Amino acid sequence: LLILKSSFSSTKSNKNLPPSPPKLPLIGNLHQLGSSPHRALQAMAQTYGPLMLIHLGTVPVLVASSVDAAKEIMKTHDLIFSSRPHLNIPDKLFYACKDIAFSKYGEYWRQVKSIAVLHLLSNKRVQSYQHVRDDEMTTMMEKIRRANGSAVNLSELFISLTNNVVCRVALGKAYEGRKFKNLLDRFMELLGCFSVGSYIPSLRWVDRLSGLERKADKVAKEFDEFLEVVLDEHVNKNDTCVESRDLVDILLEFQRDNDKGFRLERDMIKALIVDIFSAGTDTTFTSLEWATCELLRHPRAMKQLKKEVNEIGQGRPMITEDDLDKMPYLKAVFKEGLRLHTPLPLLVPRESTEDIKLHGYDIQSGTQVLINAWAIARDPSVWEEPEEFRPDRFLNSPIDYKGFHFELLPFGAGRRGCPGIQFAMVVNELVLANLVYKFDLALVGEEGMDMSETNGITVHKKCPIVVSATPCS
Ligand code: HEM
Repeated sequence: LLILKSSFSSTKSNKNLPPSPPKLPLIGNLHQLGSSPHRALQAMAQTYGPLMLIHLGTVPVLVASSVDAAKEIMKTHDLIFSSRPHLNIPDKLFYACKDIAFSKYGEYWRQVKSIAVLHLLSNKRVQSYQHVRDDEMTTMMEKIRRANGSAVNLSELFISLTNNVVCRVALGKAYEGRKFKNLLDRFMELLGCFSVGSYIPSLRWVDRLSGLERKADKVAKEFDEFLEVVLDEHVNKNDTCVESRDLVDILLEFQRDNDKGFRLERDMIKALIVDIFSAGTDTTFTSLEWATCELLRHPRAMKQLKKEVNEIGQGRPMITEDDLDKMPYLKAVFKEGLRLHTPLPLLVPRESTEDIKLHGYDIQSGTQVLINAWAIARDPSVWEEPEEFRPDRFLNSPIDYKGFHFELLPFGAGRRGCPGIQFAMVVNELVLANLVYKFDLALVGEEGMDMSETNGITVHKKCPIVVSATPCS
């Protein structure tokens, strides 16, 4: 009883901590997160405010749920909040967090992030893979055309397209076999799993007993064997054509040149490639799927987009990447899709590296931080009719998703912001523009669209989008 009493009573320290919901011994507030943590945290913030301190197991977690709170963390004090917490499963999957997304803030992260920003994902590099996107988009359109008006599973086609684009850009060829797809699925599932040991270190044995750690070791080993073969093939290949270089070639070249005083070890290269897969495929396909789904539910928006693509396409066989910048409504559709269906609703957890005062509250060094970007994007004090899909709201608005407008944060912001925005959005825009340009789509076999979400780090649509597609005359 004494232990319980001390857990429920507020802290005795003279620190001014943010408001906290009552917690249980050992598990803290874990039991309150349910299957949809972003929704549960949004509801809690209505009682405890936009900056609240919860406890996941024994770990203190600061949750930000307003534009101001997010801005304080990701802009004003970005440096102090630029680290990542240590999490057991990513540690196994990303070569002891030698990747970008999960590595702690410091010199190593700075070096690998700058390799990604300047060499792997720069605008110029992304443009150089236009032929890959064109190929995959054309193949997908052809598959839809061949279905000849019968039911087509668009979600499956989107997954396969994004996987192929990422594989070809990163590894030089598509790996379409069931085995590779299954490996990627298991990898993503593990990333979304809750590891007890990460939040209650004394109960790490639960992860061993439940088989979670064994599963993570197995997937990490299988991915490593796959990447070893890929690296060997790249080291031994004779083709030195600059145009056909993929991301593995570029990383190996970087390793060979090594004139910047930073040695890129083999494990680091593998960790960076795993990052591109895990950060790049699921998120990209999810945002394409949700935008398409909302268009299918909103015929007026679909009609307006069709009008725009037809005006730009003018009867040419397809919409090209050069056309995309002339399509404000297409861009507005994606912004609105990302607003309502933020693929990573809580972004990627951060960790503070110094004691700091935030909105008058004392935040201790080592506090984990979650930004509820999903809740901010539906905040009625910021957005008019926030639950409605209304792309027009972006037509005369400067708000963008690149990390400068804290009301719309699907890619995060600041030092830790996503370096893959261009990579993801050009493929998404190209596919959706052509889909709408070439076909009239109608939902198959459903009264209305099922909007249920999956649980996990990325929030997908639970049921696939199945349509019949009639070629436009
Ligand atoms: C629609 C697609 C995507 C979404 C919604 C998305 C979202 C995000 C978010 C929310 C973060 C964390 C930001 C933060 O902590 O402030 C992130 C980080 C990251 N993303 Fe993306 N991403 C997408 C596509 C991509 C692609 C295509 C790639 C690479 C090919 C990529 C690579 C990364 C990497 C490496 C990081 C870690 C950055 C760091 O920790 O410094 N992402 N992304």
